[in-house]
Amino acid sequence: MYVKICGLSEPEHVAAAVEAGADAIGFVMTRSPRRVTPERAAELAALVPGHVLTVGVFRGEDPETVRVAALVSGVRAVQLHGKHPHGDFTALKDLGRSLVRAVDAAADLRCGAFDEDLLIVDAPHAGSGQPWDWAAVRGRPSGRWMLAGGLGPANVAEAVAAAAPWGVDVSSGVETSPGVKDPALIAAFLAAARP
Ligand SMILES: O=C(O)c1ccccc1N[C@@H]1O[C@H](COP(=O)(O)O)[C@@H](O)[C@H]1O
Repeated sequence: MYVKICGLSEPEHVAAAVEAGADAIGFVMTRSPRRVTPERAAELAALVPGHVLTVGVFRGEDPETVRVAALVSGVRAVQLHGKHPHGDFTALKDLGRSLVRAVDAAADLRCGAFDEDLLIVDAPHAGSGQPWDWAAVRGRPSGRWMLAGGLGPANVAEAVAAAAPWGVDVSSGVETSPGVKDPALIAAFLAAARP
């Protein structure tokens, strides 16, 4: 089970996610309580070993803004969250970063349909921590796709059983309050996602 821990903003929480065995770590560079500047993301990304994917998360920014932020931060993947058109992915293809498309269940759920490398199927309101009907997408996405939206240590096993994703992605569910990660919850999430 591939696991991404998203919305990190402190070095100790990056260390906790790496130590717990995360496959990917996300830095939110768009409007959010978890927002970090590209310069801060660069400091945090420098702490991440090469086997862990660093992901810059964006929503609604134009491709040029995303490109600059990705280059400044040095993240190895770019996640475009929400209603980004296919052209935004095409415009970023030459960036040389993995592309991640994050959408809700009403979108095209074929990984690769927008030339992306990874797909995330999320709740309608990203980063809200609200669980949704994970079972409704079972069998619909194709390719390498992660389930997100309202996951946490207590329900990730249930969500995986319901939707059968390739991976899982979490932000709110490993926090004590919006934007404040908890190392114990991060470790508990990894353990529960990979029983
Ligand atoms: O985490 C955010 O604040 C965020 C803001 C804008 C776009 C995406 C965001 N995060 C993504 O939301 C899901 C996790 O949601 P949850 O908090 O666990 O319910 C995940 O895909 C994050 O990358």
